Amino acid sequence: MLEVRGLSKHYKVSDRDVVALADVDLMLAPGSFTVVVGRSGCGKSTLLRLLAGLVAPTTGDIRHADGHRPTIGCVFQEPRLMPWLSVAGNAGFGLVGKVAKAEIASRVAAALALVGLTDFRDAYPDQLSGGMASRVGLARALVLEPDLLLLDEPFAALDAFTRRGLQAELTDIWLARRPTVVFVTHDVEEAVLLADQVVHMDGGRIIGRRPVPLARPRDATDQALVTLRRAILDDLAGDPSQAATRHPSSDQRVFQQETVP
Ligand SMILES: Nc1ncnc2c1ncn2[C@@H]1O[C@H](COP(=O)(O)OP(=O)(O)OP(=O)(O)O)[C@@H](O)[C@H]1O
Repeated sequence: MLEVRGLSKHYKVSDRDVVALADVDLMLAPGSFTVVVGRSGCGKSTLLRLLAGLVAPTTGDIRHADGHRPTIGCVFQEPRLMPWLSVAGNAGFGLVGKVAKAEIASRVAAALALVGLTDFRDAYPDQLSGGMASRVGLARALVLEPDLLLLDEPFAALDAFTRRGLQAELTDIWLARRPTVVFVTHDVEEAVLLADQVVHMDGGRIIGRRPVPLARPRDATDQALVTLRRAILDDLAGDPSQAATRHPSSDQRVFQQETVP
C-alpha cells in the first residue's frame, strides 16, 4: 500500500506563490491501476513527480508499506532515447553499473519481448517509428522490474491507432506483472479503458474518484464504458463559470471538445 497524506507543492514564480498541488490524499493498493485525469495545469505531472521522488513536497508525505521505498519506473511523453545506443542499449541503460551484464541482457530480452521489439533490439532510435520509440521508453522502465510504474501521458503524441495498440499492450503487461500503476492523461476514454480507479484533479486538488469495475479486455464502444466516460466528463466539467475562473486558459477546451457518442 502506498499512502499519500496532505501532499502539497508550491512554487515561487516571480514572487508569486503558485499552488501546483494542494492537500492531496491518495491510497494506492498494491497492483492497482490508477489513472489521473484533469485539465492542463491542474497538477497531474506534479503529483507524478512527487510520487517519483523527483521533487520534494512543500507539505505532507508519501508512505510506503513496510517503510521501504519501492523500485520506481517512469515513462514520459517523450521517450528521449539516446541516439548513439541501440534499442537494447537504451532499454538496459538504467541497469548499467547496478546489476551484472548477464542479468541486464536477460532483463532487456524479457522487456523487449513484452513490448514486441525483440526483432529490433539492434536498431537505432532514428530507425524507429514514434510508437516503437514509445515502446522502448516503456521497456526502459520495465527492466527495472518496478513495484511502482509512473506514466505521464506516454501515448499522447501518437496517432489513435498506435495509441490503441499500446494501451492494449500496457494492459497485458500490467496483468502479467502487476506493478502498481499511476498513469496521467488528458484523455478520459483512455482513462476508462485502462484504469481500475480514475482520479479527477482540478486546481491542484483531487475532486473525485471513480472505480472502473469493467472486465478486460475493454471496448471503447461498450455501453457501460461510454456511460462511465460521460459521467467522468460531467464530473470534470462541473460548473463552467467556476472552471473558467479557476483556469483562465484555453486548455479547458480539452474536455469541452470531447464528444460522447
Ligand atoms: N517547476 C515549476 N515551477 C513553477 N511552476 C510550476 C512548475 N511545475 C509546475 N508548475 C505549475 O504548477 C501547476 C501544475 O503544473 P503540472 O505540470 O503539474 O500540471 P499538469 O496537470 O500536469 O498539466 P499538463 O496536463 O499541461 O501537463 C501549473 O500552474 C504549472 O505552471
